[in-house]
Amino acid sequence: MNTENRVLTDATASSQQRSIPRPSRLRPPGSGSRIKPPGSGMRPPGTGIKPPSAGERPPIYGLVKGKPQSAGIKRSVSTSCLAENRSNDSHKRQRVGSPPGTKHGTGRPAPQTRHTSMKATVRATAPTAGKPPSGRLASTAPPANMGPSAPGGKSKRAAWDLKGRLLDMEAVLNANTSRLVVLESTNIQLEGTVKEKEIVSTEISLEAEGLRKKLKKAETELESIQHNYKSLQHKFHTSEEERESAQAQATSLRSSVTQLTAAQAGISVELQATKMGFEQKVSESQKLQAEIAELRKLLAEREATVRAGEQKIREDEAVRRALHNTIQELKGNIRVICRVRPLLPFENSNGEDSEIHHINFPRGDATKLELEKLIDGNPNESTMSTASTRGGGKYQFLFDKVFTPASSQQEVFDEISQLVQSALDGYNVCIFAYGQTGSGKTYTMEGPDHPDDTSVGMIPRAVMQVFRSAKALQDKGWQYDMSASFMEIYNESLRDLLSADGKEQKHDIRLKKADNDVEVSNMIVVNVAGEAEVYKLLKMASRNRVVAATNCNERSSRSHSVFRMRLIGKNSLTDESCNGVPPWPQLRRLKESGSEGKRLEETKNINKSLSTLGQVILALANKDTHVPYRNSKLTFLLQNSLGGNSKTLMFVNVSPKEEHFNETLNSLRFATKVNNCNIGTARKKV
Ligand SMILES: Nc1ncnc2c1ncn2[C@@H]1O[C@H](COP(=O)(O)OP(=O)(O)OP(=O)(O)O)[C@@H](O)[C@H]1O
Repeated sequence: MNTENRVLTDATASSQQRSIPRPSRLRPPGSGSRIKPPGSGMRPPGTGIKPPSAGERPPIYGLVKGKPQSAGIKRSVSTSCLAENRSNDSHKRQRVGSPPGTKHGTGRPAPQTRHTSMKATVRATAPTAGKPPSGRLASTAPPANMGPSAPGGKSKRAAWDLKGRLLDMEAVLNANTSRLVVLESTNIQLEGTVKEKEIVSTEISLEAEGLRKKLKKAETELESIQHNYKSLQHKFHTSEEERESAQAQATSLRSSVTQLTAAQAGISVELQATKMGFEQKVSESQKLQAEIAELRKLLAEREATVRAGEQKIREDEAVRRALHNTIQELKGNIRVICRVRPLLPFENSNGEDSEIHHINFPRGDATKLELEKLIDGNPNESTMSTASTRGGGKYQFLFDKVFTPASSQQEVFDEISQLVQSALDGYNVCIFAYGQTGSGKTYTMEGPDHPDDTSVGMIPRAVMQVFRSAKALQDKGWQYDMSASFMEIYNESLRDLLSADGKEQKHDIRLKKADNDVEVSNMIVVNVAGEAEVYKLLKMASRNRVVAATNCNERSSRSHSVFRMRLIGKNSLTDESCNGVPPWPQLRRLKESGSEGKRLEETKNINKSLSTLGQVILALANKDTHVPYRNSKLTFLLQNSLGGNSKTLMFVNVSPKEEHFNETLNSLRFATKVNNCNIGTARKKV
């Protein structure tokens, strides 16, 4: 901007300043009063003019005080410059904000610019030559009396030129004032601009705030979206995994489906085959059902036939029993079987042959036996070689059956088994063995000490038959209750051989009048359901039996033993019943010679039993009114088995030893006596 323009601008600014009084920002520190704009009159020094800084000369206020500038100059300049000024207003404002040659942003002209500006002002207001400048503008012109130019082109006033110097200072002050005005105007404009900017800024701030809020909202939304995104991503991953899993499953299922399809095809084929098979089976089943119906019809017919057959069997059984009994009757109710035992190994160990010379068994006749007395044991010299009658050298005996030493236990049992059957049919059956000690009674009745199937005796075999027959008879409606007792007659007193503790108890024999049955008090009666149980009882009895050594036999017994087995049968079909009690005693005849003291007493008692038995049998045979049953314990015990209501079998056991000839003869004579007895007809016990 040139000097004129600046002056006009200053004037305009001064007028503006007057109309809008504004506090100056360029007030000297500590002044407190405002600097009046040009045209408003200068104030006295100290009322608003900034004092000169140190080194500067103090201004001479008195010269310009109250003197206004030349109005004419100022006005003309102002008029000519208004248009330009107005047109350049924007440029001015721009230049005021940042004039060329000024330091940017400070608002102050650079030193060089200030200097130039001052020179220009002096040029514009230069007075005519020879005339001192009037007013402030005039005073700015360099006076003629200026000294040599100051460095930089400005001539320095002479020290005495106070006025000139004052004028210079005034010019400077004016320039500064103008500048101040311009600056204040600029300041006002800038403040306006600042205000505008502040408004804009506020608007921008509000906008920014709104935008921030929007941003925040957007951020929140973004966060939410991000969260949603993450969630969706997670869901996506999950879905992806599920999809993969489903895909795997689908693959597996596809494979399963393939397999199942294959299996289904197989099953379909199988099903078809099964269906066909089933249809075939149905057809077969229908055929079978028809057959079953036919078979049922046939079965019904057969059952009727069987029932008729069973009825026939029962009738036949009754006939058989009747016939069997008739046979037994024909054979006699007392039957005698003779058995000669073999020589024992130790009995012929002296080099003798094993033949028995004094006993003959006529060939072809199993009922006869001959006893021959040999002289010194020589078979060729018999004392009774021709005699076959009583009193002769040879004694012939006839029994129901004679068994040789070679006869087996089974052969003997076959002979007595029919009698055992009679016990099942309800008859009292008494089987007893009679003979001298060591003649084989125990062997025949029970078997050896350690029996096997071939050597087992008559009692176990009879028991076996009883149980087997009883089982077979179950089909015909028979049920049997079986019980057993085993007793011993020793020195005319009874002992229970089944007593486990071996305690002696008193036993009395009673005859029950109701059924004429013999009962022994305090005797153990054991119910038996099988053969094994009976064998156990036999062993127990064997242990309890009194065994005493005699000179006749190393295992001689000094007693009679009686085994009783009671069979009570009931037929549920025919309402029949039976009650058989077969006692199987072993009766001993003892040789009295050689026995003494207690042994002699035992022998006498045993033989007394046997002689009483003979008397009883004779009485029965003679049909005596009195039968001496009660003369011995043995006959009393066998009372029911020796009467007309029972079937009796007597074994007469014979020792093969020739030295026992006399005892053998006595036994055979007694047996013959028994065999000749007719003790009446046995009646079935019902
Ligand atoms: N038929 C037989 N076969 C083989 N050995 C027999 C036969 N009979 C008896 N014995 C044997 O003869 C011996 C005497 O027999 P057992 O003991 O049976 O006579 P016992 O008459 O009972 O004598 P006791 O009256 O003294 O008791 C025994 O060793 C026995 O094994």
